Amino acid sequence: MVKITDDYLNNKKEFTDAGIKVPTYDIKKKNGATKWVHFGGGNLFRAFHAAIADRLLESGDLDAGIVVAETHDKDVVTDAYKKFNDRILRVITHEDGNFEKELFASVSDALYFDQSNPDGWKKLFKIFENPALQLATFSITEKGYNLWDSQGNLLPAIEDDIKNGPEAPKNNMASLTSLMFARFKAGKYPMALLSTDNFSQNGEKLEKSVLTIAKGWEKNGLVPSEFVDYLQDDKKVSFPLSMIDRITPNPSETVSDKLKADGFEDYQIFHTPGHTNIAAFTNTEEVHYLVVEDDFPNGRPALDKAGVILTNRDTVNDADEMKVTTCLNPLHTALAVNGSLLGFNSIAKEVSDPDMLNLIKQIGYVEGLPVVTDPKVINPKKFIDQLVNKRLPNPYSPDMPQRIAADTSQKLSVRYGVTIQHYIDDPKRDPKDLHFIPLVLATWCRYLMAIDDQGKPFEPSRDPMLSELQPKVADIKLGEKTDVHAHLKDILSNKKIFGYDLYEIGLGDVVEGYFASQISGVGAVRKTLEDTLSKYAKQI
Ligand SMILES: NC(=O)c1ccc[n+]([C@@H]2O[C@H](COP(=O)([O-])OP(=O)(O)OC[C@H]3O[C@@H](n4cnc5c(N)ncnc54)[C@H](O)[C@@H]3O)[C@@H](O)[C@H]2O)c1
Ligand SMILES: O=P(O)(O)OC[C@@H](O)[C@@H](O)[C@H](O)[C@H](O)CO
Repeated sequence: MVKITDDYLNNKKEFTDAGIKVPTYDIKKKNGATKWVHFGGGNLFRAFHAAIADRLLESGDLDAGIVVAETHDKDVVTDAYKKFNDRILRVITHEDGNFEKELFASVSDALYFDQSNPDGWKKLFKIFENPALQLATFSITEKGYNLWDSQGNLLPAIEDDIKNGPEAPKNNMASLTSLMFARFKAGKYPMALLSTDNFSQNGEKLEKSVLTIAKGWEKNGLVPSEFVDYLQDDKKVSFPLSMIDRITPNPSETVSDKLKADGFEDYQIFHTPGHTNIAAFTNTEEVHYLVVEDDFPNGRPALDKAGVILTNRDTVNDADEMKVTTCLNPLHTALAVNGSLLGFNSIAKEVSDPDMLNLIKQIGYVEGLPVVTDPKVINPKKFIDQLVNKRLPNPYSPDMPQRIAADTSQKLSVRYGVTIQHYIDDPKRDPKDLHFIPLVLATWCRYLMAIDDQGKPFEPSRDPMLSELQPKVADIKLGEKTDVHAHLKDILSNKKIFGYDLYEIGLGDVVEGYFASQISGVGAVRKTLEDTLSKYAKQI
């Protein structure tokens, strides 16, 4: 059996016998100053960013590895990095059943960045004080950027951080701002802060969070106004937009079993107390896109040589809108909530169900595609074709509706709100022309009941708003007479969730109607879907 920590340079055969491709570089000899820090060393980073760095280390375009900083889950550092000498085994699960295995040694260090870990804390400050640093990338989930509660007030922990200043931050955005303050003090060195999380204008959101903290500190006399100027000076600090796409499921038992059978010893999967699912390996798909605004004030690695599309801000924004708000993620969320209610635990199986496939095609081709701006760098129609014909049906992709359903309350305004806005803005359209998007919004409300379509309880995926929202629908019983409006009005009018008060744009009643039908008895979620498809579905 080969271990991930074995010497891949001198004992390459051990790895190739297990079907694993290995690097030709020794990361210890790539000892230039750190150019690239990544926050959030979860599965997407391990499958995608680490691969980009690997290619550039191989080609000689990068002379130092990435330093991974975890601000949220310290067990990720111990269980997925340190235990394995920071190496990663990436498995691409091709649709013909080939599992392509490759070892990456492109992470030079991983650390828990929190005041409770003084070593990691000091190390990262040193890196940020070094002029060589060019970029920090982020994949920390949507909620990792958030500073506000559902009423738009700053969270108490953020208020504390703003009161306490750059010396003792606790929240990750405040800690990042503190790192930037250290960089400012060291010499006002430039760099890019690049969000690669899944939401529209991700760079703007990162900028807003950092600036909110910095301005709070300035107001309290804890930092000079020049620090805020530095963060707002395009030539010093940039917050590029990005669109990232690679379906990267949590590490799966099927892949783990296959690795074990192939002679790879580190096949175990860890479920950390902080709820990250991680392993020495990561499983992902072959298709991938990363489109990045080319705005790096301190230069950048040759990302283009590793397949990254570098372009202008508008093009990235269009590509991101195309993927996140129209052609992929809305379809994903539709599969997530329906799949959880209808008893699916595999996306590939779910899309083999003709109703489910038809539902996502209606959302993608019929409701979304006509209002999407063509980003030109990727053709939107071909993108949906590839998604529904190749990516989602891949029987070897271990993706699950339950993974995608996590944090749905944080995603709805992005995944559906932008399309709804196009229907509001266009005088020839009306949000009431939409049928399948409101059906999904109703299905999410039905999902909050945590009772599946067979009337059995299920455990919803983690979501920061569950405790606030579930009590609103908790007393509804399938098949019993219910005042739907009384139950849903607070949810459907919450602008933080949908981006709108759905009643104000004429969709509140439509969603209520679908929901009333979905709670009319056992099997009513499926029946409502079938009825809606037979009434409104267009031929594709
Ligand atoms: N997995 C995919 O298919 C995929 C594809 C494109 C984009 N993304 C984006 O990447 C993000 C991460 O996906 P993943 O597959 O790596 O997930 P993951 O669960 O494997 O890892 C999540 C990472 O985010 C960190 N994190 C979680 N909550 C946080 C918080 N509140 N503050 C700071 N850090 C936090 C975790 O510690 C971990 O490092 C997604 O939320 C999405 O925005 C994922
Ligand atoms: O990662 P999230 O939680 O924002 O969303 C779940 C999935 O929709 C997402 O991870 C997709 O797999 C990804 O956007 C594909 O590129």
